[in-house]
Amino acid sequence: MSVTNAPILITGASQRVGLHCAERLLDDGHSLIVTYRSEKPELETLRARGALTLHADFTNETSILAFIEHLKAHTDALRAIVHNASAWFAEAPGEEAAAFQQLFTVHMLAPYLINLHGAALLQRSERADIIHISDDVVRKGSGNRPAYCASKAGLDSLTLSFAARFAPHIKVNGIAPALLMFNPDDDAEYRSKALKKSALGFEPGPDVVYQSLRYLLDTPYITGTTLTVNGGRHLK
Ligand SMILES: NC(=O)C1=CN([C@@H]2O[C@H](COP(=O)(O)OP(=O)(O)OC[C@H]3O[C@@H](n4cnc5c(N)ncnc54)[C@H](OP(=O)(O)O)[C@@H]3O)[C@@H](O)[C@H]2O)C=CC1
Ligand SMILES: Nc1nc2c(c(=O)[nH]1)N=C([C@H](O)[C@@H](O)CO)CN2
Repeated sequence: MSVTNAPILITGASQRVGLHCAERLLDDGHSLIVTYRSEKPELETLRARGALTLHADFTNETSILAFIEHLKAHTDALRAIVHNASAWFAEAPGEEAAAFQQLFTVHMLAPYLINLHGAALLQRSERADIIHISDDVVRKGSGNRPAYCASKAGLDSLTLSFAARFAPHIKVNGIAPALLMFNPDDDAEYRSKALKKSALGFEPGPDVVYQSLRYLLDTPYITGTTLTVNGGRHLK
Protein backbone atom coordinates (compact mmCIF):
# COMPACT_ATOMS: atom_id res chain seq x y z
CA MET A 1 0.00 0.00 0.00
CA SER A 2 1.42 3.43 -0.96
CA VAL A 3 1.75 6.18 1.63
CA THR A 4 0.06 9.52 0.88
CA ASN A 5 1.67 11.70 3.58
CA ALA A 6 5.25 10.49 3.75
CA PRO A 7 7.80 13.08 4.95
CA ILE A 8 10.04 15.16 2.72
CA LEU A 9 13.77 14.95 3.53
CA ILE A 10 15.78 18.14 2.96
CA THR A 11 19.49 18.19 3.73
CA GLY A 12 21.46 21.11 5.15
CA ALA A 13 18.32 22.92 6.32
CA SER A 14 19.57 24.71 9.44
CA GLN A 15 20.08 28.03 7.62
CA ARG A 16 19.44 30.17 4.57
CA VAL A 17 17.86 28.45 1.54
CA GLY A 18 17.32 25.06 3.17
CA LEU A 19 15.76 26.58 6.28
CA HIS A 20 13.44 28.79 4.21
CA CYS A 21 12.32 25.86 2.05
CA ALA A 22 11.77 23.74 5.19
CA GLU A 23 9.54 26.45 6.68
CA ARG A 24 7.56 26.82 3.44
CA LEU A 25 7.09 23.06 3.08
CA LEU A 26 5.80 22.94 6.68
CA ASP A 27 3.44 25.82 5.77
CA ASP A 28 2.17 23.62 2.92
CA GLY A 29 1.35 20.85 5.41
CA HIS A 30 4.15 18.43 4.57
CA SER A 31 5.80 16.39 7.30
CA LEU A 32 9.48 17.02 7.24
CA ILE A 33 12.83 15.48 8.07
CA VAL A 34 15.77 17.88 7.93
CA THR A 35 19.47 17.28 8.35
CA TYR A 36 21.85 19.68 10.02
CA ARG A 37 25.59 19.62 10.58
CA SER A 38 25.89 22.23 13.34
CA GLU A 39 23.16 23.04 15.85
CA LYS A 40 21.51 26.44 15.35
CA PRO A 41 18.68 28.25 17.17
CA GLU A 42 16.54 28.13 14.03
CA LEU A 43 16.34 24.34 14.33
CA GLU A 44 14.24 24.73 17.46
CA THR A 45 11.60 26.53 15.38
CA LEU A 46 11.45 23.58 12.98
CA ARG A 47 11.26 21.11 15.88
CA ALA A 48 8.46 23.10 17.48
CA ARG A 49 6.55 22.81 14.21
CA GLY A 50 6.98 19.03 14.22
CA ALA A 51 9.95 18.58 11.91
CA LEU A 52 12.35 15.75 12.73
CA THR A 53 15.92 17.07 12.76
CA LEU A 54 18.69 14.54 12.19
CA HIS A 55 22.37 15.34 12.52
CA ALA A 56 24.39 14.54 9.41
CA ASP A 57 27.93 15.44 8.41
CA PHE A 58 28.57 14.20 4.89
CA THR A 59 32.32 13.81 5.36
CA ASN A 60 32.89 10.32 3.97
CA GLU A 61 31.15 7.07 3.03
CA THR A 62 31.00 5.95 6.67
CA SER A 63 29.28 9.09 7.92
CA ILE A 64 26.87 9.11 4.99
CA LEU A 65 25.90 5.47 5.51
CA ALA A 66 25.49 6.12 9.24
CA PHE A 67 23.04 8.91 8.41
CA ILE A 68 21.14 6.64 6.06
CA GLU A 69 20.75 4.02 8.82
CA HIS A 70 19.60 6.75 11.20
CA LEU A 71 17.08 7.95 8.62
CA LYS A 72 15.71 4.44 8.06
CA ALA A 73 15.24 4.06 11.81
CA HIS A 74 12.87 7.06 11.74
CA THR A 75 10.80 6.52 8.60
CA ASP A 76 9.83 3.73 6.21
CA ALA A 77 8.68 6.05 3.40
CA LEU A 78 9.67 9.38 1.84
CA ARG A 79 7.64 11.76 -0.37
CA ALA A 80 10.82 13.48 -1.64
CA ILE A 81 14.54 13.92 -1.06
CA VAL A 82 15.92 17.44 -1.55
CA HIS A 83 19.72 17.57 -1.71
CA ASN A 84 20.48 21.09 -0.54
CA ALA A 85 23.53 20.61 1.74
CA SER A 86 26.52 22.27 0.18
CA ALA A 87 29.91 23.85 0.75
CA TRP A 88 31.07 26.81 -1.34
CA PHE A 89 34.71 27.81 -1.27
CA ALA A 90 37.74 28.17 -3.48
CA GLU A 91 40.37 25.51 -2.96
CA ALA A 92 43.36 26.91 -1.09
CA PRO A 93 46.85 26.46 -2.61
CA GLY A 94 48.35 23.19 -1.44
CA GLU A 95 44.95 21.92 -0.26
CA GLU A 96 43.42 21.30 -3.66
CA ALA A 97 42.98 17.52 -3.33
CA ALA A 98 41.41 17.76 0.14
CA ALA A 99 39.03 20.45 -1.08
CA PHE A 100 38.10 18.43 -4.13
CA GLN A 101 37.42 15.40 -1.93
CA GLN A 102 35.25 17.45 0.43
CA LEU A 103 33.23 19.00 -2.37
CA PHE A 104 32.87 15.71 -4.25
CA THR A 105 31.63 14.08 -1.06
CA VAL A 106 28.97 16.62 -0.09
CA HIS A 107 27.75 17.39 -3.63
CA MET A 108 28.06 13.96 -5.28
CA LEU A 109 28.78 11.02 -2.95
CA ALA A 110 26.13 11.98 -0.41
CA PRO A 111 23.33 12.47 -2.97
CA TYR A 112 24.48 9.30 -4.79
CA LEU A 113 24.40 7.04 -1.72
CA ILE A 114 21.28 8.63 -0.18
CA ASN A 115 19.42 8.20 -3.49
CA LEU A 116 20.50 4.58 -3.91
CA HIS A 117 19.51 3.65 -0.34
CA GLY A 118 16.53 6.02 -0.21
CA ALA A 119 14.88 4.77 -3.40
CA ALA A 120 13.09 2.00 -1.50
CA LEU A 121 11.61 4.60 0.86
CA LEU A 122 10.46 6.73 -2.08
CA GLN A 123 8.90 3.70 -3.76
CA ARG A 124 6.52 3.38 -0.79
CA SER A 125 5.14 6.90 -1.35
CA GLU A 126 2.21 7.51 -3.68
CA ARG A 127 4.22 10.29 -5.36
CA ALA A 128 8.02 10.47 -5.25
CA ASP A 129 10.65 13.05 -6.18
CA ILE A 130 14.37 13.58 -5.88
CA ILE A 131 15.55 17.16 -6.32
CA HIS A 132 19.22 18.17 -6.57
CA ILE A 133 20.14 21.77 -5.83
CA SER A 134 22.92 22.55 -8.28
CA ASP A 135 24.37 25.85 -9.57
CA ASP A 136 24.05 27.82 -12.81
CA VAL A 137 27.84 28.22 -12.76
CA VAL A 138 28.07 24.68 -14.25
CA ARG A 139 26.89 26.22 -17.54
CA LYS A 140 30.22 27.99 -18.14
CA GLY A 141 32.65 26.78 -15.50
CA SER A 142 34.32 28.69 -12.71
CA GLY A 143 37.88 30.03 -12.82
CA ASN A 144 37.63 30.95 -9.13
CA ARG A 145 36.09 27.70 -7.81
CA PRO A 146 36.80 24.88 -10.30
CA ALA A 147 36.42 22.07 -7.78
CA TYR A 148 33.08 23.39 -6.50
CA CYS A 149 31.83 23.79 -10.07
CA ALA A 150 33.00 20.32 -11.12
CA SER A 151 31.23 18.74 -8.14
CA LYS A 152 27.98 20.51 -9.05
CA ALA A 153 28.41 19.38 -12.67
CA GLY A 154 28.63 15.83 -11.37
CA LEU A 155 25.41 16.40 -9.47
CA ASP A 156 23.72 17.49 -12.71
CA SER A 157 24.92 14.23 -14.27
CA LEU A 158 23.38 12.28 -11.39
CA THR A 159 20.06 14.03 -12.16
CA LEU A 160 20.08 12.50 -15.64
CA SER A 161 21.27 9.05 -14.55
CA PHE A 162 18.88 8.63 -11.63
CA ALA A 163 15.97 10.01 -13.68
CA ALA A 164 16.56 7.19 -16.15
CA ARG A 165 17.09 4.54 -13.46
CA PHE A 166 14.16 5.40 -11.18
CA ALA A 167 11.46 6.15 -13.77
CA PRO A 168 8.50 5.85 -13.83
CA HIS A 169 7.71 6.04 -10.13
CA ILE A 170 10.37 8.49 -8.94
CA LYS A 171 10.92 11.80 -10.77
CA VAL A 172 14.47 13.19 -10.51
CA ASN A 173 15.14 16.85 -11.31
CA GLY A 174 17.49 19.69 -10.45
CA ILE A 175 17.40 23.38 -9.70
CA ALA A 176 20.37 25.47 -10.85
CA PRO A 177 20.34 28.92 -9.29
CA ALA A 178 22.82 31.71 -9.79
CA LEU A 179 22.94 34.35 -7.04
CA LEU A 180 20.21 33.73 -4.45
CA MET A 181 21.41 35.23 -1.19
CA PHE A 182 24.61 37.06 -0.36
CA ASN A 183 26.67 35.95 2.60
CA PRO A 184 27.08 38.41 5.49
CA ASP A 185 30.75 38.99 4.72
CA ASP A 186 30.14 39.87 1.05
CA ASP A 187 31.27 43.51 0.74
CA ALA A 188 29.57 46.25 -1.29
CA GLU A 189 31.96 45.89 -4.22
CA TYR A 190 31.33 42.13 -4.45
CA ARG A 191 27.58 42.62 -4.19
CA SER A 192 27.51 45.31 -6.87
CA LYS A 193 29.63 43.18 -9.22
CA ALA A 194 27.48 40.08 -8.62
CA LEU A 195 24.21 41.94 -9.28
CA LYS A 196 25.52 43.24 -12.61
CA LYS A 197 26.13 39.65 -13.81
CA SER A 198 22.42 38.99 -14.40
CA ALA A 199 19.92 40.67 -16.75
CA LEU A 200 17.41 41.15 -13.92
CA GLY A 201 20.06 42.54 -11.58
CA PHE A 202 18.68 41.82 -8.10
CA GLU A 203 19.23 39.42 -5.18
CA PRO A 204 16.13 37.19 -5.38
CA GLY A 205 16.31 35.51 -1.98
CA PRO A 206 15.53 31.87 -1.10
CA ASP A 207 11.86 31.81 -2.10
CA VAL A 208 12.70 31.35 -5.79
CA VAL A 209 14.15 27.95 -4.85
CA TYR A 210 11.02 27.07 -2.86
CA GLN A 211 8.85 28.11 -5.83
CA SER A 212 10.94 25.85 -8.10
CA LEU A 213 10.70 23.00 -5.58
CA ARG A 214 6.91 23.42 -5.37
CA TYR A 215 6.65 23.32 -9.18
CA LEU A 216 8.74 20.15 -9.48
CA LEU A 217 6.86 18.43 -6.65
CA ASP A 218 3.47 19.29 -8.16
CA THR A 219 4.01 18.69 -11.88
CA PRO A 220 3.71 15.01 -12.95
CA TYR A 221 5.47 15.09 -16.31
CA ILE A 222 8.98 16.45 -15.74
CA THR A 223 12.00 14.28 -14.99
CA GLY A 224 15.68 14.48 -15.87
CA THR A 225 15.42 18.26 -16.04
CA THR A 226 17.40 20.99 -14.26
CA LEU A 227 15.55 24.28 -13.92
CA THR A 228 17.71 27.36 -14.48
CA VAL A 229 16.91 30.10 -11.93
CA ASN A 230 19.56 32.67 -12.81
CA GLY A 231 17.93 36.07 -13.47
CA GLY A 232 19.03 35.90 -17.10
CA ARG A 233 22.73 35.55 -16.28
CA HIS A 234 23.23 33.72 -19.61
CA LEU A 235 22.12 36.82 -21.48
CA LYS A 236 24.95 39.03 -20.25
N1 LIG B 1 23.29 31.10 -1.81
C1 LIG B 1 23.35 31.29 -3.11
O1 LIG B 1 23.35 32.43 -3.62
C2 LIG B 1 23.41 30.10 -4.02
C3 LIG B 1 23.21 28.81 -3.53
N2 LIG B 1 23.24 27.75 -4.39
C4 LIG B 1 22.97 26.40 -3.86
O2 LIG B 1 21.76 26.43 -3.12
C5 LIG B 1 21.86 25.57 -1.97
C6 LIG B 1 21.58 26.36 -0.71
O3 LIG B 1 22.48 27.48 -0.66
P1 LIG B 1 22.81 28.16 0.78
O4 LIG B 1 21.58 28.19 1.59
O5 LIG B 1 23.55 29.42 0.50
O6 LIG B 1 23.79 27.08 1.39
P2 LIG B 1 24.79 27.24 2.65
O7 LIG B 1 26.14 27.62 2.14
O8 LIG B 1 24.12 28.08 3.66
O9 LIG B 1 24.91 25.69 3.14
C7 LIG B 1 23.75 24.97 3.42
C8 LIG B 1 24.05 24.00 4.50
O10 LIG B 1 24.90 22.94 4.03
C9 LIG B 1 25.49 22.38 5.18
N3 LIG B 1 26.69 21.60 4.86
C10 LIG B 1 27.86 22.05 4.34
N4 LIG B 1 28.75 21.04 4.25
C11 LIG B 1 28.15 19.94 4.77
C12 LIG B 1 28.54 18.58 4.98
N5 LIG B 1 29.77 18.17 4.65
N6 LIG B 1 27.65 17.73 5.54
C13 LIG B 1 26.41 18.15 5.88
N7 LIG B 1 25.96 19.41 5.70
C14 LIG B 1 26.83 20.29 5.16
C15 LIG B 1 25.83 23.57 6.07
O11 LIG B 1 25.82 23.13 7.42
P3 LIG B 1 26.59 23.99 8.56
O12 LIG B 1 25.82 25.29 8.62
O13 LIG B 1 26.46 23.19 9.79
O14 LIG B 1 28.00 24.15 8.08
C16 LIG B 1 24.74 24.57 5.74
O15 LIG B 1 23.82 24.74 6.79
C17 LIG B 1 23.27 24.96 -2.03
O16 LIG B 1 23.25 23.69 -2.63
C18 LIG B 1 24.04 25.95 -2.88
O17 LIG B 1 25.16 25.37 -3.53
C19 LIG B 1 23.49 27.89 -5.73
C20 LIG B 1 23.71 29.14 -6.26
C21 LIG B 1 23.65 30.32 -5.45
N1 LIG C 1 26.65 26.29 -0.57
C1 LIG C 1 26.65 27.47 -1.19
N2 LIG C 1 26.75 27.53 -2.53
C2 LIG C 1 26.77 28.75 -3.13
C3 LIG C 1 26.69 29.93 -2.39
C4 LIG C 1 26.56 29.84 -0.98
O1 LIG C 1 26.48 30.85 -0.26
N3 LIG C 1 26.56 28.60 -0.44
N4 LIG C 1 26.71 31.17 -2.99
C5 LIG C 1 26.88 31.28 -4.30
C6 LIG C 1 26.97 32.68 -4.88
O2 LIG C 1 25.81 33.40 -4.52
C7 LIG C 1 27.11 32.78 -6.37
O3 LIG C 1 26.00 32.19 -6.96
C8 LIG C 1 27.15 34.25 -6.80
O4 LIG C 1 28.23 34.89 -6.29
C9 LIG C 1 27.03 30.10 -5.19
N5 LIG C 1 26.91 28.85 -4.47
